[in-house]
Amino acid sequence: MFPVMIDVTNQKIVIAGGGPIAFHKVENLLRFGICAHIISPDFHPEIEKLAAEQKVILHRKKVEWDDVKDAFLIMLVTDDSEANERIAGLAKEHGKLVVHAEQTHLGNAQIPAVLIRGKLMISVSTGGASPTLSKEIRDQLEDQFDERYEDYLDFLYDTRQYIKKYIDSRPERRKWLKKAANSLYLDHPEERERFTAELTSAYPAL
Ligand SMILES: C[C@@]1(CC(=O)O)C2=NC(=C\c3[nH]c(c(CCC(=O)O)c3CC(=O)O)Cc3[nH]c(c(CC(=O)O)c3CCC(=O)O)/C=C3\N/C(=C\2)[C@@H](CCC(=O)O)[C@]3(C)CC(=O)O)/[C@H]1CCC(=O)O
Ligand SMILES: NC(=O)c1ccc[n+]([C@@H]2O[C@H](COP(=O)([O-])OP(=O)(O)OC[C@H]3O[C@@H](n4cnc5c(N)ncnc54)[C@H](O)[C@@H]3O)[C@@H](O)[C@H]2O)c1
Repeated sequence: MFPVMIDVTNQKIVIAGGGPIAFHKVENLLRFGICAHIISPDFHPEIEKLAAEQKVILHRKKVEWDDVKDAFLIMLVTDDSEANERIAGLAKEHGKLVVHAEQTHLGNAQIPAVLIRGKLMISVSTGGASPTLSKEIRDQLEDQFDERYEDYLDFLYDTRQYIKKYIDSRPERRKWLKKAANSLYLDHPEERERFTAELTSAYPAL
């Protein structure tokens, strides 16, 4: 498994199956603003509610290859192992990302437990050994990487954009980028202004 962050803006994401696990997957996708298509003969009541709020798109039928062939990512969470296996095989053949929630080796992707603090994202995976442990480790990290990281990451992001725009010399860039990542600016937000003043006086905006 190779971890990678993927921009899924305007990409079609399909979930096959409409049970409690599908609902869990949908809730996770919604955290990222993703409106998924769900294909299933029936749906968990909470999924029906989300559909009424136009947060998911429902297709009341058994999954077929035609329903998923234009998807970017497919999550197979039906209780029909034959359908899960068949669609997973075709999806891999066609170079798609596919999560087989029960027999992971039949898919090529897995969903990690995630902690989000603004631009900071920490993903934990055990490669299917124990999703419970992934969740526990994520929960433990919540205290260490608390809400302060949200503003801190915004500061680092803005600083980085400025440095890339106004400093040409690579060693100088590195010097300032390393300086910005000092935990002083996490613990003492008031120091960020001093840093920015120093940076903009050394390298004024053109
Ligand atoms: C991380 C998380 C992300 C998410 O799904 O959003 C996620 N599972 C979560 C929770 C969770 N899932 C299960 C329990 C019950 C206790 C337990 O089994 O430990 C709990 C705990 C709970 O709910 O408290 C049951 C379970 N999970 C899988 C199977 C099938 C199997 O193993 O055969 C079974 C049924 C086993 C059985 O009963 O037979 C399979 C997968 N689950 C994965 C991800 C992938 C591996 C990731 C990894 O290893 O790190 C993988 C392989 C495929 C996939 O779905 O991508 C999410 C927590 C996120 C959060 O809370 O934020
Ligand atoms: N990854 C995880 O976190 C995790 C956790 C628990 C279970 N699972 C696995 O996920 C699967 C789903 O779990 P669940 O509890 O939601 O099951 P469930 O039995 O409650 O729901 C299955 C859903 O799939 C639908 N379905 C059945 N055949 C279908 C087909 N051919 N096409 C489309 N939809 C079809 C059913 O109508 C139902 O809505 C199971 O295989 C289970 O082993 C995964």
